[in-house]
Amino acid sequence: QQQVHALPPGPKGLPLVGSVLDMPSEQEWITFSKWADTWGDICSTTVLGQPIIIIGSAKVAVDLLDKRSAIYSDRPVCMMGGELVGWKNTLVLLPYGDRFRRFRRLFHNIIGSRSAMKQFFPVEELETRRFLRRVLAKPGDLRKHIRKTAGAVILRISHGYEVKETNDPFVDLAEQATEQFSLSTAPGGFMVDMIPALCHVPKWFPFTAWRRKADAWAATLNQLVEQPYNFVKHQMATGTAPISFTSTLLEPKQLTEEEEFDIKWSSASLYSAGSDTTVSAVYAFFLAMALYPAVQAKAQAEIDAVVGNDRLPTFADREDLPYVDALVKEVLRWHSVTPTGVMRRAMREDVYEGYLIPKGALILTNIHRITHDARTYADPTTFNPDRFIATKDKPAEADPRNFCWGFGRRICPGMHLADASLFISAVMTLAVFDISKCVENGKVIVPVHENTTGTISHPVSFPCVVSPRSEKSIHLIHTE
Ligand code: HEM
Repeated sequence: QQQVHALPPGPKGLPLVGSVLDMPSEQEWITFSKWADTWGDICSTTVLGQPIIIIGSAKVAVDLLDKRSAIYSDRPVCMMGGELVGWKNTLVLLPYGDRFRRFRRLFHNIIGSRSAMKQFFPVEELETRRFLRRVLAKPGDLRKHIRKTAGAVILRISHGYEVKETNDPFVDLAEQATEQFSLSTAPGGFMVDMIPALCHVPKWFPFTAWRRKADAWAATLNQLVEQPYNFVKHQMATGTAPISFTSTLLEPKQLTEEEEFDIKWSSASLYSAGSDTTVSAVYAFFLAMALYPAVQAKAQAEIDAVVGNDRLPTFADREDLPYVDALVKEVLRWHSVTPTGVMRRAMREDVYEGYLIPKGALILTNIHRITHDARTYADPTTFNPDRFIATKDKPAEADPRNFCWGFGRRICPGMHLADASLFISAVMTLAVFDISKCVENGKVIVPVHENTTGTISHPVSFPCVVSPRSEKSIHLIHTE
């Protein structure tokens, strides 16, 4: 006789509508962590008949998303962000299938390994030196400078485009589009994701401002795809295109419509997924340094001892800087850039530890819980890079890079790029700047570490002071 399995435990909600009222619309990972504390590392809920499975530990994530990747590598149809705005054609929302595999291959060839990334180290170093100069000139615009640098690195790699010093149109466009991506794909953000039939409601109907928003956001995305692509084509026609992801793929032959589509959207995928995520991580680095001056001093002492004060650090120094390396890991653990990952969809029915996971179930991974799990990390809310340095009394704690990029076949393809960008930003900044808390009217303002809501989550804006460490630092920033 066939055994009947039940869904994993979780809040049951109301008849018919299920947990519609329990579903958090803000900082959902906090509610999901509370559910996991009550119900366990795999729990579930049902919203309007749609089962949602929430993974709350690394073990369950690896068991399902990695070891059973043939079942769990699809993305759900996302009505607002995917269908109406159009993000479904970028890698992050592509359904599992041939186009997905082609895009992954293109990504892999260009930035898919540490060694492939090396070709972009000079670009990363050059753009980070420019970042130091901008911060020195206008430290109050820190966040703007971080965004410009992330955009500059990715645009060089994706389209061979060198950003303008002020008001760069592509950086501004990427900022708008990625913010709209985050809002339009956040779980629970729009009713149409729960009731897809709403997309047939005419646009003139009352209460359909969201529909007009979708049209406006689709126009932004279209510009993001077309404009940098046309820039490369124009440069190639005039023989002035530098090597980039797009120019390399456009090079060889007459392209079919499908090939052209793949190139356009895969390079836009790189550029749209790569900028906002890096901004969040680098901004979190500054927050951690303002909050933890002893960590900052220890990292600076290591850099001074290994690199000295006569030059800026480079990627070549990384292996001699174990504490800075640990600090990079700790930023990725402490601040969740993608607290609930990116949703998956079960491609067929499955049973895990006696629980039913129905075909079509949505799967969420609470990455924030995994990287703040007290079973893996001692005192998890404290920023402490030493946790990753083994001593004779205790082994190093788990590398968060095993978790923060997601799992299995859809693991973040930009992880080596993100890791490199964070390292070079942190090490060059620490070499020449001190980061400290603001003092206003004699009172020290202690920043708070809070995450914004959205698929890509940023530290909530905070004040801090960034000042050069010495005259020599100023000289280095200007001359290197
Ligand atoms: C600190 C920075 C970053 C973090 C924490 C991060 C994290 C993630 C996570 C958790 C996923 C979902 C994986 C899954 O479903 O299991 C993802 C997907 C993705 N990431 Fe990243 N990412 C970062 C930076 C980047 C960068 C720099 C790029 C591009 C250059 C990038 C490109 C992508 C793309 C295209 C996907 C979708 C992959 C797919 O659906 O197959 N990411 N990332």
